[in-house]
Amino acid sequence: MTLGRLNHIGIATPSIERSVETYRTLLGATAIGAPFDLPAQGVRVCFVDAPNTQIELIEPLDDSSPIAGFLRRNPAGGQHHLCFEVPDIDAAIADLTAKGATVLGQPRIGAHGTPIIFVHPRDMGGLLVELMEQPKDH
Ligand SMILES: CC[C@@H](C(=O)O)C(=O)SCCNC(=O)CCNC(=O)[C@H](O)C(C)(C)COP(=O)(O)OP(=O)(O)OC[C@H]1O[C@@H](n2cnc3c(N)ncnc32)[C@H](O)[C@@H]1OP(=O)(O)O
Ligand SMILES: [Co+2]
Repeated sequence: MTLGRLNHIGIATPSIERSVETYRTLLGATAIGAPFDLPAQGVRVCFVDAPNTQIELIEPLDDSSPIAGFLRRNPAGGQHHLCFEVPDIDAAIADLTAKGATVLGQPRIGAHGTPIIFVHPRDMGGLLVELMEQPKDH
């Protein structure tokens, strides 16, 4: 597989509304999307645009959400994952699996409408990595 561009940095938060206010007032963020739910992923999401990438604020929808587990360990929230684009998600899965990495679950449709997968943090020095298939118009 070939590593593509950094699409977003996932930030877990107990409150998207409070985080948005912090990005707006402390860091001067102006391009802030409307929050939306992704029930299949168990999360509520809001994108804050930076000039070269996006910040993905993620709040759990319920206690079974992966973000709920993260917040139990880190109640104030914090950096949760990095997301890189890849040209072909199935090719990336095959390549990672052949190299002995653990791909978590099956591909799902992510917040940008294309398939995503996650690589277990133990394969990446403690970093949770999301790979998303790059949109066809990239
Ligand atoms: C918004 C939609 C989508 C998008 O389009 O962008 C998203 O980004 S969704 C984001 C949320 N979804 C996910 O994170 C799905 C993938 N995650 C998982 O499958 C699990 O969260 C996990 C990574 C396997 C962790 O499982 P969990 O049961 O929550 O935790 P454990 O207690 O079993 O922890 C195991 C191990 O992993 C460490 N860990 C957990 N989360 C992270 C993290 N975000 N970054 C780094 N390390 C993490 C945890 O500390 C444990 O380590 P050890 O104690 O050393 O075993
Ligand atoms: Co993400």
